[in-house]
Amino acid sequence: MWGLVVNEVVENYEHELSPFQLWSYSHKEESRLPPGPRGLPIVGFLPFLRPNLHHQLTELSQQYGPIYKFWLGSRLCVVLNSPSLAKQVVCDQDSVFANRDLPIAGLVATYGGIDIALSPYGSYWRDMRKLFVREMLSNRNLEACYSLGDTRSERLSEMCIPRFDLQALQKEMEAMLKLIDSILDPLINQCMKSLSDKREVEIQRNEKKDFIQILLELMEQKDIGISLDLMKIKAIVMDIMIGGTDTTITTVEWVMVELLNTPQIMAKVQQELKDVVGVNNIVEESHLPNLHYLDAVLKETLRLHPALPLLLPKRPSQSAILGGYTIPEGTKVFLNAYAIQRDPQVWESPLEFQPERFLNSTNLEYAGNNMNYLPFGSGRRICAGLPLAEKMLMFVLASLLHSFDWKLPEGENVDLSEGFGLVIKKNERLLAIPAPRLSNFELYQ
Ligand code: HEM
Repeated sequence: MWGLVVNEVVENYEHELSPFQLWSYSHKEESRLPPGPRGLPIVGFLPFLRPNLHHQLTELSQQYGPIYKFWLGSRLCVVLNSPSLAKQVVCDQDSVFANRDLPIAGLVATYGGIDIALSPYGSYWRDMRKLFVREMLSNRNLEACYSLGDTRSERLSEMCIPRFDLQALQKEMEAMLKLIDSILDPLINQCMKSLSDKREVEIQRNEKKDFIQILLELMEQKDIGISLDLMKIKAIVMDIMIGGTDTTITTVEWVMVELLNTPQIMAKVQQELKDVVGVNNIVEESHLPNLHYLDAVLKETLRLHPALPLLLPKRPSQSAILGGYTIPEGTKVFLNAYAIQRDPQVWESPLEFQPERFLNSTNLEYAGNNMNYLPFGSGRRICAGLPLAEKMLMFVLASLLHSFDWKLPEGENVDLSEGFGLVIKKNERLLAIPAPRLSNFELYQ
């Protein structure tokens, strides 16, 4: 769903404003709206959108400035490209901009928007998010999930979603959801059965559990602040699958590409791993807080390649003022983290891969407090999976880079070109060859 970039932008471009509202904007309010490129009558800027939207929106900011608008039919879109505008949205007026823009595809894929990522700002979203962050991502539950295979999510994330066909989109998403249901339903049934079997034999402590098992157990608890049912469980699982897998896998791939492109940085990372973990050992979670250089490499990768370069579009719940311009209620608002994180006014040598810039900085964390660096967003709707994502990324990267040396196939060059989608993947999948690095082969068992 988050891979449907242009579809998601354009799919509900029609009928957002009534003809009267449209008339009044074009004649009365237009002067108070931000500047922006002109489009064609009726369809607006739609025919000019390019598949790699974040590049196009970044280029347009060079022409129209840090805030600009474009129309998709009667749908008004506004793009924000500077840290100070980001602050106005995610700090100063966070509650007004905490609503999501609901694309049809997203609605279908999340069982009508009852998940965390797309549900409207309000008490339902708050309870679902609290449940996810406090209960599911608690240290106890993360430990219970630790070392569980990822095969369930792989099965789903391997399914690709077709691009850019407005008419057929809803039908395709419904078909896709049927397919997903046909995978999820038996999994859930299997978990329910094994839960009731275990109850008879007494559930053991410290047992490994996956997210579905955790959610099913929560469903039976009365004191969790929300009544959980199977549909809500499936919607949360969809958030984890769609929001959690593509973003994480893509980020690992970008780190590997950047390191293969800069052997001196790869050598520093591996030296740190040798010092902290040792060649007679494998990476454990306790090593992660001491891997400062790897942490800087990951942060620098997410600066240049934020998995969601435009975050998730926002939608003000009432008319607001940004940068002196009027942003009417219901506008689709893009916060362009990609542009901000590559802005030469904000970053020195912004296009160079320099992890050192993160080494001694205390205010460049993922928490969204620094408006120059927003790979996980900021404010109330900041990524709900952030603690899990950070741990997972560090663990996977440390393990890959500690256990193996990596090189490209003979004659191949590093390819840094981007493909398109809401999650920005590499254009070509990375193919790299591992060679064992640890002294003891038994460590690979
Ligand atoms: C590299 C990894 C990841 C990146 C870069 C990332 C980035 C983001 C971003 C930019 C947003 C939107 C924030 C905003 O609109 O301000 C978001 C939302 C979200 N992410 Fe992540 N994410 C990652 C991994 C994960 C994982 C592993 C999970 C779950 C296990 C997850 C679950 C969510 C959810 C549920 C939301 C919606 C939050 C809400 O609307 O309240 N993400 N993520």
